[in-house]
Amino acid sequence: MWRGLWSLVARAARGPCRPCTRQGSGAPAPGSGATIFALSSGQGRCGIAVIRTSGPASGHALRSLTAPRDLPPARRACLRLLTDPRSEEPLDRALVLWFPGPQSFTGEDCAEFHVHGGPAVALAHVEAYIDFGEDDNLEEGVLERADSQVQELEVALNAHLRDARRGQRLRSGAHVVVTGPPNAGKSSLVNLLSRKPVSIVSPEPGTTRDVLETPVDLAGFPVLLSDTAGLREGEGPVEQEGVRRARERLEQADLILAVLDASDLASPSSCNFLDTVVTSAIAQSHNGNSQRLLLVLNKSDLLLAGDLDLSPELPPHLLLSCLTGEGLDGLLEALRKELTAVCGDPSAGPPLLTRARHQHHLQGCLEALGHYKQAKDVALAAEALRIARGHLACLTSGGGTEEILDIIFRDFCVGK
Ligand SMILES: Nc1nc2c(ncn2[C@@H]2O[C@H](COP(=O)(O)OP(=O)(O)OP(=O)(O)O)[C@@H](O)[C@H]2O)c(=O)[nH]1
Ligand SMILES: [K+]
Ligand SMILES: [Mg+2]
Repeated sequence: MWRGLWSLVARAARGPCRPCTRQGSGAPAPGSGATIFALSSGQGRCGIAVIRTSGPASGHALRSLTAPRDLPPARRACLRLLTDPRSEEPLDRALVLWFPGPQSFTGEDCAEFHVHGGPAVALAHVEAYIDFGEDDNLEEGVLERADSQVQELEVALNAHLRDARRGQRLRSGAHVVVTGPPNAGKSSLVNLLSRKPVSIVSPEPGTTRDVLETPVDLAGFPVLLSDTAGLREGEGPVEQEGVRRARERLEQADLILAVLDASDLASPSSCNFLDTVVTSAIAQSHNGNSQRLLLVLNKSDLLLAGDLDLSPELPPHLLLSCLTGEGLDGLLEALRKELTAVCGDPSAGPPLLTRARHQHHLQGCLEALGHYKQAKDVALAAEALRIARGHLACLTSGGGTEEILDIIFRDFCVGK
């Protein structure tokens, strides 16, 4: 039904008048000699869609669609069978109204078609038909171009979705977990970085049991900093539970701050920590695992000059003294680099997704584009694009249908 109507109005208007155009797509004002048409029942699911035309071709459109009957009496709703003027295929039984100008909304001849079908069925044919041109004889490659535009969109969406975690880290804070053997100075480091006494510090190994999480701004990035129990067998069930939670939190870390006592590197607990946590984290990061690690050798103030018996195999590390603050600037600079890699540099590159809502709509858009590619029928393809457009519009709060769908369908226009 749409094809007949739109093509008819388009064909009729294409004579002495200016080409017909859909209202809302930069259409000329009524009275300019063109015939305009639009869905006047608005967007949204509905059983009946009202299509209104205004301009000198309105009468012609009405006659052609309701042939062989003549124009209905002015301003009276009449039930008519609508048929496709070329194939005479019955399209719909619909109410039609005729408003001869100047007694009409626009002062011009107007016609209304109250037809069945929600916007998805009414408008997709419209979009496809108008943009596909009168005889559906598409220019070569037009459909492929639309498909390739959809493909480009899919690539961009997938790239954003891959980055989604970074955006969320930027928004809710990257998880930085401080870990190491007992008494390495983990809690001292957490208090130093958060500039407040978050954790209890004591010479007693096994002081920290629970995971203590505190939001801080580190080198300009929002971070969730977690202090954890010293990793060892654990004396008693409470400390063992603390160690279990520490290991669990470690797995969720975006960045691991591994702390060792620089004056105690040869101890079994330091060696064991290096061989397990540090070495495996570094190995995984080389295999593309996104988790990153910074090794901090704390208590450097206890080292005498040249006393640092650092075996050459020791991974890249930073020297620090939580007691004197020596090495803190170097650590903050290293943290800035790591966090830029973890969260993305908000000032550069494409906008990062920071909210789950963003991710939801991008995912929804991607799925709709998948349905577009599988759709065999133009109307269903247009509906899939409309759903995709809806998701994007929720993110861009842009104009929605006309804007985005036209971008994809604009190339379907034939010879206008
Ligand atoms: N000399 C010196 N002592 C430090 C330094 N950092 C921490 N300490 C001391 O080392 C002891 C342990 O510090 P904590 O911060 O409690 O160590 P921890 O790793 O949190 O210990 P657990 O929670 O028991 O695993 C405390 O007596 C601290 O004062 C440092 O840079 N230099
Ligand atoms: K301690
Ligand atoms: Mg502690």
